[in-house]
Amino acid sequence: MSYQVESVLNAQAHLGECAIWSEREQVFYWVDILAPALNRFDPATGENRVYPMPAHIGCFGLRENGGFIVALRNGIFLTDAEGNIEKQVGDNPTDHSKSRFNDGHVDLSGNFWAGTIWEPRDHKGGKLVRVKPTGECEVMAGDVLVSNGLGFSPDGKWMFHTDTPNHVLYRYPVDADGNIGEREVLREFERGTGGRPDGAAFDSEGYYWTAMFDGGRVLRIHPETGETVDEIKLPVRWPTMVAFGGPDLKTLYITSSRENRSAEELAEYPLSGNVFAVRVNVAGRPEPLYRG
Ligand SMILES: O=C(O)[C@H](O)[C@@H](O)[C@H](O)[C@H](O)CS(=O)(=O)O
Repeated sequence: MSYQVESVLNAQAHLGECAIWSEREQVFYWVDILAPALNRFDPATGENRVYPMPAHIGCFGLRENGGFIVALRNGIFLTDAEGNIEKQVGDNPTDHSKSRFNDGHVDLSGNFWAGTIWEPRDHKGGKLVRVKPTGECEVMAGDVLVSNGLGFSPDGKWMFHTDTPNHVLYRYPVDADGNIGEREVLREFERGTGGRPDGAAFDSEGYYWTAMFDGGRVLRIHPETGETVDEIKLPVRWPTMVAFGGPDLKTLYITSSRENRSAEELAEYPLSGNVFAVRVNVAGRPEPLYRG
C-alpha cells in the first residue's frame, strides 16, 4: 500500500515524543522531552499550544477528571489542563541524575505506566512503573536500557514493551487483575538500516504499529508472529512515536527527533523534529484515561 505522509506541524522539536490523541477534545497532544514541554496541536486550526514543564517530560496520560498525569525526570505528577503541577503521585525509581522517564501509556484499567532510560548506558538499568489512581506506585518490570514501545492489546491479554538500543520487542501476559506475567521475546529486529523499535500503538484489529528509530519508517507488526505486515516510509530518519487520531481514528500522527543529530544529518533530513500525519485503512483505539 502507498501512503501520503504530510508534515502537519513544523515543530523542529529537539525530541518529539508521546503522541496521544484526545477523543474528548479532538486534538493531538505530544511532548518535546528536552524543551521540556507538553504540546496541544489542533489539526482543525493548525494551532499548537505549548505548556512548559519544570523538568524533562518523558510521557503523560490524559486524566478522566481533566488535566494530565506527567512523568518528569524527578517523578510522576498530576497537573491541571494547562500543565500546572498539582501533586506528586509517583517517584522515579532510579537515580534521576542518571535517568529520566521515557515512554508510557494508560492501561485498560485506567492505571498509568511509565518507563525510564538509564542514561549512563552501562547496564540495563531502565525500570517500568505503574501508578494506580488509588495511590500505589510500584516497579513492574526492568532489565531494559531504554524503556519504550509500551502498549496494551485491545483484548487486554498482552502488554508489549521494547528496549530500543537492544532492538527487541517483548510481550508480557496480562491477567484479569491487570498484573503482568513473565516476559517473552516477540521479535529481535535485525540490526542495520531498518532502525530500532521506539514508540508504538495498537490498532483496533490488535496489530502493533511501531516507529522505527533511525530507520525512517513505521512498521505494522502481527501481534502473534511479530512479523511485519505493512510499512510506511517517512521523510525523516528518526521517528519516535505514533498515535491514531482524527474523528475516525484513521489518521496516524507521528512525532520525530533532532536529538544528537549532526548538521549534515539535519541538512539531509530537514523535517526532523516535525509532527507528521498519514491516512491509514485501519482505525486505532480511543486512548484510555487515567482514573484520577
Ligand atoms: O523514546 C525515545 O525517543 C527516546 O527518548 C530517544 O532517546 C530514543 O528512543 C533513543 O535515543 C533510541 S536509542 O537509545 O538511540 O536506541
